[in-house]
Amino acid sequence: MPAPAFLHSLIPHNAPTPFITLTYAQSLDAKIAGPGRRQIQLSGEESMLMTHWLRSMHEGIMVGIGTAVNDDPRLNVRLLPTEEHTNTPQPIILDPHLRLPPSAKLFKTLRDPETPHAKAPWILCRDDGDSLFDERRRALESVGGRIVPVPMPNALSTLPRILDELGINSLMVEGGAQIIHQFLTTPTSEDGKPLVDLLVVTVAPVLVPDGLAVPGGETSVDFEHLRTEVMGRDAVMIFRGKERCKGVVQL
Ligand SMILES: NC(=O)C1=CN([C@@H]2O[C@H](COP(=O)(O)OP(=O)(O)OC[C@H]3O[C@@H](n4cnc5c(N)ncnc54)[C@H](OP(=O)(O)O)[C@@H]3O)[C@@H](O)[C@H]2O)C=CC1
Ligand SMILES: Nc1nc(O)c(N)c(N[C@@H]2O[C@H](COP(=O)(O)O)[C@@H](O)[C@H]2O)n1
Repeated sequence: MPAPAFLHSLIPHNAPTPFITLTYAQSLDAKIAGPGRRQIQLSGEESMLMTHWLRSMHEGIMVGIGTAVNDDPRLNVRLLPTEEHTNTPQPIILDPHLRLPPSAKLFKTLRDPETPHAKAPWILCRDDGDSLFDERRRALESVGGRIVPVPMPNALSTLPRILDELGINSLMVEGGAQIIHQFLTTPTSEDGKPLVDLLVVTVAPVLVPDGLAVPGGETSVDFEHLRTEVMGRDAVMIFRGKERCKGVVQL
């Protein structure tokens, strides 16, 4: 099945760089995980496939270390027919204290013949780590990880510059709760530009009592609704960041 047509115009060639897409799936009662942070499948088959197409349209894909430890994700595009997609995004983990275990699936996929295009994760960590860091760093490097020390806190406001330095022109941010909250409430990068260019939220028609919600707070990004697409049983809502993408991202 080819990519849904509406996805093609979401990241146009003249889009600002680095272009940042924030995306996640939530239940009708705004939960992104089950009780005790348990990972749950919220997206149905159609919207999950759409998410993989969206992944393939970005140069990088990022999650916070809470998600990497809790969900042990692969962050690849394995649902897409190999002959139809051309790009596997670069996995990037925001991991200040190098908590990512060397046994993570992100490393196992590097040795799996079924995922020949897997890319070794880049791990953004504090640039002022102690000697314990050296040990963790060596362990992660020995399984293929690339350690990228960055100034923290304020990692989010400096992210566009860091991505620029790393040569990543487009980034899909998938979560989790803390990271989504910060992207929605951190108004600008250090150059005063809004952080999020595109917001894609899959809403699944289920309730998750006692589940994990994204922490509340004023959303400071000025979003404009572009389109809502019904995919199977889910509604996929697409917004553009008003300031940076006005006249650029159109549907
Ligand atoms: N439904 C969906 O679409 C998704 C759901 N999820 C769910 O989300 C949950 C995980 O969320 P959560 O536990 O909040 O974890 P996150 O993935 O949001 O990671 C949080 C961690 O990231 C680090 N961090 C946070 N902010 C910053 C920053 N500004 N700069 C640098 N590092 C930072 C901290 O690490 P440290 O503590 O080491 O300092 C923090 O503990 C899981 O239950 C998962 O299933 C996740 C993704 C998508
Ligand atoms: N789009 C979407 N729908 C859901 O129902 C989800 N639970 C998630 N979760 C995100 O996907 C990651 C798992 O990735 P892999 O399948 O292992 O590649 C998970 O960590 C969340 O970021 N997303």
